[in-house]
Amino acid sequence: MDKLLIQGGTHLSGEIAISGAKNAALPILCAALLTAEPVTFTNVPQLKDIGTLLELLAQMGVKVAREADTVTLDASGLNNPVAPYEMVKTMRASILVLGPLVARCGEARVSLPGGCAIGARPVDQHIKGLQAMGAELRVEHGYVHATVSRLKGARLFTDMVTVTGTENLMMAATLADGETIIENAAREPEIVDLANCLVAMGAQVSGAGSDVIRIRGVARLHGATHRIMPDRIETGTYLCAAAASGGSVRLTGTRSDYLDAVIDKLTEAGCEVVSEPDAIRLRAPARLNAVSLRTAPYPAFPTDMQAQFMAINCVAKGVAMIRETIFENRFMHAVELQRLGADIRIDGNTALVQGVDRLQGATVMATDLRASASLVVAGLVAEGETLIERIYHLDRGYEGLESKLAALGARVRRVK
Ligand SMILES: CC(=O)N[C@H]1[C@@H](OP(=O)(O)OP(=O)(O)OC[C@H]2O[C@@H](n3ccc(=O)[nH]c3=O)[C@H](O)[C@@H]2O)O[C@H](CO)[C@@H](O)[C@@H]1O
Ligand SMILES: C=C(OP(=O)(O)O)C(=O)O
Repeated sequence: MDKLLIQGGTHLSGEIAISGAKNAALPILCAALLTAEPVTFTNVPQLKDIGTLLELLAQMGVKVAREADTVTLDASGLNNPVAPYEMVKTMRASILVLGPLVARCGEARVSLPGGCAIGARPVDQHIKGLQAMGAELRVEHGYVHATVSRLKGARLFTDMVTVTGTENLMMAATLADGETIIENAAREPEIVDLANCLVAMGAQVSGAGSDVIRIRGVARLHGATHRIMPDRIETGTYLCAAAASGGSVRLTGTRSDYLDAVIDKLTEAGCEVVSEPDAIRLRAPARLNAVSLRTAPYPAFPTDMQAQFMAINCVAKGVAMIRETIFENRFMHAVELQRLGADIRIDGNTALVQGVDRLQGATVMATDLRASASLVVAGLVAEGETLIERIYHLDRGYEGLESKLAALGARVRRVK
């Protein structure tokens, strides 16, 4: 199993390009299931999760053509609306095929994703919403079985703000009979990107980016071309790595307006952050100030950046209080950061981080995607060598991690 070996202590400097967003690409690729015409996507990141989704779509009968960052999907031959456990278990976002399959085929058999390191992550809201639209859904032997002749527009209200839940229901509603209103909708930029793609395919969607989304169903969608938005979490991760290392970087192909809450905290920590039309520059002070934060749905501070900020607080001046309100088990990185010498106390959903003068390299284990990213940030500032095990988590979400870090001067290499 691959590991990442980091020699800490380099101030990151230079320029790298940010990739397309994993969390936008995954739902948007699933949207191709909604039409019998080919859809072309550009700026698709080369990630393990994208490969898994493309395999899943291919076994459903979708023709997949991929060249560099361009993917064309042709779902005219869609004949097997099934997502088997073996594929779904490696990637929770596979549940995003459910809405499109029910809408287009009138049937689907999709494995329940099951729990994962960061929390239970049930999909009851996806199921409840599709039932409200007239689908028959039952869960048997770990699979959601869904049937309907044609979905009907409905007024939907989710118990909590759910990103993939909103995406699944929005996609399903595009082919429903009549109008669907999703209240308490997630407002993440990835929802807006998906809505833009659906509109390009002929869907009638309005309100994406607000908490009420209206979708007027149409008889069919058509082919389109769509460019995937930049990855705001990859962007934020490199900003954190540069900030912690006392460096100065420019990230291109990305946008700061998706990252207001993150940039606000980096500024509070003492960094100078400059936004350009398609790039972000960051210059870090010699030592950061500790910054407290609380995760919440967009536009508040993203849970997917919580671990990276815990890492920077480990070496900052002062004490930070970090409150995680989205996932019930998203502090797995704290124990590993402690192995590097961090001073962290956990009480329920709150972590108290007392900055220390230095971290020391050690062997640590990656437990989930962003936990792994936090260990990379910490390893870059730790004295000596840090060996991160189980980096397959990083391959799910960071395209070309070692080469991008190396381009910024970091001493990192993948070892067997
Ligand atoms: C592929 C993708 O886009 N993943 C992102 C998405 O995950 P994902 O869409 O899975 O996360 P949700 O927004 O659905 O989860 C929010 C909370 O709602 C709960 N919940 C959700 C649905 C449901 O039916 N029942 C239920 O109880 C979850 O357990 C969690 O506590 O949003 C998360 C929150 O920003 C991010 O961390 C993930 O990176
Ligand atoms: C939790 C994440 O992803 P997923 O929902 O795909 O597990 C993430 O991107 O941090």
